Amino acid sequence: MTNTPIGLDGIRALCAALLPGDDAAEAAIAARQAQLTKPAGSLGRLETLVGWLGRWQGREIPRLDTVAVLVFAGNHGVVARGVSPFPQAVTAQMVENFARGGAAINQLAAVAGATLRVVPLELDRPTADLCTGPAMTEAEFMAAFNAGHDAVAPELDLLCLGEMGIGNTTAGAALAAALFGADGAASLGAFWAGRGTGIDDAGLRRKREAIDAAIAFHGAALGDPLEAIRRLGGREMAAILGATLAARRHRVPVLLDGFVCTAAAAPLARLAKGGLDHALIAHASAEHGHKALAGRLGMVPLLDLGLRLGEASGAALAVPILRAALACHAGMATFAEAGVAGRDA
Ligand SMILES: Cc1cc2ncn([C@H]3O[C@H](COP(=O)(O)O)[C@@H](O)[C@H]3O)c2cc1C
Ligand SMILES: O=C(O)c1cccnc1
Repeated sequence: MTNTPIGLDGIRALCAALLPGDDAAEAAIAARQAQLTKPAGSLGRLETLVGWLGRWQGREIPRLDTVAVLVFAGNHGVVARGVSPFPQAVTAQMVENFARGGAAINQLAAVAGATLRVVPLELDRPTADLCTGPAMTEAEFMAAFNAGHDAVAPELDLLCLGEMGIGNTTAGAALAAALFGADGAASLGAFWAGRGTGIDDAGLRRKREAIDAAIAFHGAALGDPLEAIRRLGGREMAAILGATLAARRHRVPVLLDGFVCTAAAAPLARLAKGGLDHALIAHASAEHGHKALAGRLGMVPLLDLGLRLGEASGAALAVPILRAALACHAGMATFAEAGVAGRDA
């Protein structure tokens, strides 16, 4: 097992030593793509997706034999401020539903040909209210981060990440606000807050106010991306960050899910140049801030189907697209093999 980081400085040290991807594998994949019986570039993003998989797996012939979905669950003290229409108890109830196979992600993981593991993180101990103090102590943050880090099996071919936690679209929006600000907007809360599970107008106002209050309370401490997620995030978000870093160390490409999942992984992009290069945003969530967040990360989500669920649903949905890309790459004939005349022949 790769060493688990000790403390925030341990995470920083790992981020300073991230390995680059495999240029040679990606180049070999691009060279084969150029020989396949299709006009150059005509399979669009399917072509570059294979190169991305190969680059991060370190394989000229990428594989999708072992695909895992990891869903982390945590509870949020900020729920007491009326920022979600659902009660906090729904987090644990949904964890039971996942175990019985009754949630959307159970169906989508099966369609993706992926294993599903749900990791509840101290659901009976919600984080502290982020408006009036750090959501997590350093010890709490590290425990959750390392639970995520250690949940990633090194031999995976692909990892899909997701979350469950009532109130976490508020935490995600606060984290996005801390990491990326909002050029020119009067209020960070107004810029980043969305309706999550469907909060009404009064709830949306409370959510915006909570985000603005949190940013004002924590102030300059939020300049450090790890402090930002410790102070504003939740255990499931810390675990997603830990899993994303572990995946990079194990050469496992990652599919991020929607707004909350992307916000949770975002500190890695701030901690290391190219820190999220091994990750794709699988889909553009309908949650208000997600496209803005993707834009600030310089990432283009793969799908846009209007989902706003979480649970890794969008990440799992993208797996069949990757399988299709790989099937074309591996199975198509070259111009020479098929006796098809090339361009300008
Ligand atoms: C039944 C149910 C299933 C869910 N699955 C994911 N979420 C999603 O909604 C929650 C965040 O939205 P908010 O910030 O508005 O509470 C998270 O649990 C997220 O995973 C769900 C929410 C509910 C109610
Ligand atoms: O995009 C998300 O992550 C999301 C959207 C709504 C509710 N929960 C999560």
